[in-house]
Amino acid sequence: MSIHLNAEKGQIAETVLLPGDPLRAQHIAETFLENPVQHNTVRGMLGFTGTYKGQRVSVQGTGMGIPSCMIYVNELIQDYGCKNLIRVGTAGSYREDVHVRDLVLAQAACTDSNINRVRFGERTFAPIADFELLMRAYQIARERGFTTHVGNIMSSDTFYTDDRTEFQRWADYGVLAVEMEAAGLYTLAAKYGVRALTVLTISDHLVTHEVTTAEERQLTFNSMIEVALDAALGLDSK
Ligand SMILES: O=P(O)(O)O[C@H]1O[C@H](CO)[C@@H](O)[C@H]1O
Ligand SMILES: O=c1cc[nH]c(=O)[nH]1
Repeated sequence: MSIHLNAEKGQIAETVLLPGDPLRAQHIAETFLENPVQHNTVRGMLGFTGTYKGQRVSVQGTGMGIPSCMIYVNELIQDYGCKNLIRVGTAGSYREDVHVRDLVLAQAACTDSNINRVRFGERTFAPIADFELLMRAYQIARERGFTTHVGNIMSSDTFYTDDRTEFQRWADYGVLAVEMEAAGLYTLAAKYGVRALTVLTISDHLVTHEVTTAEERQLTFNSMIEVALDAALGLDSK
């Protein structure tokens, strides 16, 4: 057991999918995993472990935002020995050519969070995805015909911003979309030498203002789950 997870040692698999929404974790377990067993109940942050195509896989909710996500990622790595961490989340598009329901594979993540100023002072750390996971995910997404973008994203500490045009600065520099966790995940993966990737589905659009419903975000973004699960199949430990 760790402070925020009450799974037994060995109960969580080396490969873990990480949705922000704990109910999406339950949906993933019920839809994609064989014989899923709930491994966490603490704070209602649901986590399950089962098998996918014969390989043990876990799915663990992280909550919203870098601080919450980093608590779970720290404990998964340090207390449970997890090696392949794949966030499966929703994001807001910054660009007209990145549409609602498209997939985004986060090759790197900018952030307005202070997490890495605390670590690195005035120097800037560049949080990046694991190349092998990224390459596998991209190939799988392309083979299945999912509209998929690969590039930089923004991990923001704020969902509601005072300046609703501020995102344009990031879009001008090629940043595709905004979410709230990947930079923290990638930083910890670098620190502990494990693999990490963030696979996102665009749920709303900062330019066109198109949105999806909470039910759709919880229950229907299955393409990114397939991509994440298949990308991790048969991976060696790093
Ligand atoms: O759908 P999830 O994985 O929660 O991700 C996105 O949705 C939440 C905001 O609504 C933030 O956690 C953001 O990163
Ligand atoms: O963090 C997020 C997630 C989805 N949509 C947004 O606008 N922001």
